[in-house]
Amino acid sequence: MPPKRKAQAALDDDDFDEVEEEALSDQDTFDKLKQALDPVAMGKRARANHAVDAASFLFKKCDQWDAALKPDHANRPLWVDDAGHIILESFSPIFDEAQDFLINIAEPQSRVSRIHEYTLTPHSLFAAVSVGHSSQEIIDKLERYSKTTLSPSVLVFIEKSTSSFGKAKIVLKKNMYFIESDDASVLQRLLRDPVIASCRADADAGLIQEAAPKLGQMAIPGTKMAGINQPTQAAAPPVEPRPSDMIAALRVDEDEEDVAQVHSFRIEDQERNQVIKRCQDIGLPLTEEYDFNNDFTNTNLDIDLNAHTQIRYYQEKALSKMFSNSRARSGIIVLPCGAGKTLVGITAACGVKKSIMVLCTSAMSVVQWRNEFLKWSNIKPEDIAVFTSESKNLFPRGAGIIISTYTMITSTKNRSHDSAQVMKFIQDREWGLLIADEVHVVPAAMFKKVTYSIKSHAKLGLTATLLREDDKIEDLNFLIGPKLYEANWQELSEQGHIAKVQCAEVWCQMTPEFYAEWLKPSSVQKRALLSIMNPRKFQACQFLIDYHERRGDKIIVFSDNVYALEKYAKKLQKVYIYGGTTQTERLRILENFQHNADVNTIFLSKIGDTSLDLPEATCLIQISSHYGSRRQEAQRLGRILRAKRRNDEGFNAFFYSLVSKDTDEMFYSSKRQAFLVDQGYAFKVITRLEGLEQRPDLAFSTPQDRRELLMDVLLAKDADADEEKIAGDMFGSKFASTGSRAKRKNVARRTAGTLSELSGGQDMAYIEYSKSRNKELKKKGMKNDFLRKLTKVPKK
Ligand SMILES: Nc1ncnc2c1ncn2[C@@H]1O[C@H](COP(=O)(O)OP(=O)(O)OP(=O)(O)O)[C@@H](O)[C@H]1O
Repeated sequence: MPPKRKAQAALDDDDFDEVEEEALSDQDTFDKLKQALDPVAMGKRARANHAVDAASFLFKKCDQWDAALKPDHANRPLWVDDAGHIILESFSPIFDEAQDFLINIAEPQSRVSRIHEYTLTPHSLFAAVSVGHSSQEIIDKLERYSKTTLSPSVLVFIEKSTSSFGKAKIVLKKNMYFIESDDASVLQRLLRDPVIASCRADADAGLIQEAAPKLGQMAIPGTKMAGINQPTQAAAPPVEPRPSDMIAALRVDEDEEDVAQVHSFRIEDQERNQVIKRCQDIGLPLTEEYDFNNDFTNTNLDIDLNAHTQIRYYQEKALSKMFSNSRARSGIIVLPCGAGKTLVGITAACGVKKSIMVLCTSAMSVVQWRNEFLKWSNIKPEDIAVFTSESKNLFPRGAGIIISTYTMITSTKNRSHDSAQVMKFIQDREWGLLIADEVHVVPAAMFKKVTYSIKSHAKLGLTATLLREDDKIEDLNFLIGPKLYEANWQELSEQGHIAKVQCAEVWCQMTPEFYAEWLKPSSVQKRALLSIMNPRKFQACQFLIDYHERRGDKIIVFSDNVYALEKYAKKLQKVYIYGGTTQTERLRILENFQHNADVNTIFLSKIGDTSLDLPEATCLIQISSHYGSRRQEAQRLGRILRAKRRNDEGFNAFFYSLVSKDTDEMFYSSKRQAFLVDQGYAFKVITRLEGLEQRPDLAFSTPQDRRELLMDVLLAKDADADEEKIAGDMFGSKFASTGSRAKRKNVARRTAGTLSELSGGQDMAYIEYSKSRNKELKKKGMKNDFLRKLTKVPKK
């Protein structure tokens, strides 16, 4: 049976309305499949159908496709079900090549130690085609790696998702947006759509027809990148000198008759996002690629990476996704905190070599980005302008870099004269590349304004996590572009690029008097306060601080709740910082934490979740956290991923969450861990801290002390349990990291353990491995070869 017929047969199940096989058009099939493969909708349908338990719906679709195992299935690493969910065995000998392939074509869902999960989505398949995979290649490779024959519905889904890709694109010409295609009928089809037609700027005109720009051959080099587990990419072919303009003009005359034609229509600037979204919705997604080598209109920017700058293999891999085919394609690169997103952005800027706009979330990050540009590239300081409330300069030459914040670009109220001048300068020109830092935190509405004000040929979004508790993350697909690359956190930590972290949840029994109060009907706030102030939790915190200080760790204790923060810190005689601490005091405390051997623990409210660069910190203890925020959990972990000591022999960073047993904290804690669990972190549960009871100086050790504490808590106002409200930047640029990027779903995995197991001895083997890996990487000497590849002019 041909795939389409088979797929239609496969559609005939209770997830769908009855479908008349013959009457179903390709578009119908695609729409149905798209709808059917949507995991959220599948979950809803299954629940509506009274699935046996909360997880049954996950397996339901698999039953529909009972393909037999291939005889050599043991040698193949993938299970692909008929809903496009893929399971990869990480213990397979060909895991590395299968992973590299899957990263290109599917969305990583979860990468725990032995089993990785991916999902095929239209976005991931569009991205796959855009980096050079044909639909046949995707199908052939999936089939090769799969233990069973691929299901017809998966084949149709891949074919349909990829076949419409690349038929039309959005281009920027003379500061105006055009939808362009070499096939006029594609544009006519788009214009028949009322939404797209209403966005047209030249409604009365016909299609514009002109000679296609004479481009280099579309030599898509595929997706094999130089990397640690792969052979280094073959040397780039010798760069051909570009013909002089005169010769080019002569050639155009000679070839006049064969000149390929492109057709286009103009759209209103402010409708750009709507058109892109609509085209995606109707299955004709627009590509946005910038052929920077052949842009002779915009002035070149004099920028290159410094000779000493060596980008890491995963930074190169990420950039290769953006720059295959000698063009810059818009999209998002996801790397963990501390993995070097800034250098990825800078390398992209060096590749494009046109005017660059960088947008950050805070003025501190602006300063940091500027410093990093100066550190890693040869850009002249005067070519980097900064646009913040304190500084409004412009670059003097035809091309340059402006670094600003989202707020500066989007706020419209009471602009000063200087600010209005800079905005006009920004709006009146074309930008080669827009780098959007921490893109997951930017509200969609704000980003829409950004794309209206800044006309850029390509956009690069950088983030540590595409996680939002609302579902707004989908918007980034049309506002910026598809996700081009997402790094594997565990792989980077095994290679020493980010710290290896041991995570633990410490279960603290409530004391009888606190639990008796907790059980009484009282406000949510009071209960929350009772859980946080549980004396046994306090003792666990005291014990862990002491344990880690003696090991030579520097510790950050996090508490969202300021009441608890003050109580804990004062009782333990430690310094603390919260929203109300003055800037001078904050800097003094942080300086001491970094350089004073007597200050090894600081308490931080949630102002320390983000934008804080303290590479000395090696241990985090969370005593109170904001409900189930997976993003906050990832952000907090990010504070120790950059630990300076990460490559020391036997080094481990530690992340503890103290949880009061049998309270709401247990539920929220496992929810918070879901994202990190998906990244392969295992949370050990510690139910008993060895040696705690024997400590003579334990706080709240007498019933009298505990009763007094309870009285304090009962007398506290409900407002004391509220979360801290914070506005604006927190720290001076000295301590600001560029990042607060954070991210996704599931239920946490827990294993039982003891504190001594966590102390790092069993990880010696890993550290040895990590060291040799780093040496290997150094030897490889990837010194800017990548940039040379990017800037090479394609053969004519
Ligand atoms: N290729 C590299 N070679 C040497 N150092 C690097 C490289 N890439 C990044 N770094 C360093 O790693 C550190 C972290 O980089 P960066 O601040 O860009 O991380 P990030 O991904 O933005 O993290 P966060 O999300 O926490 O801000 C910086 O000190 C940076 O200089």
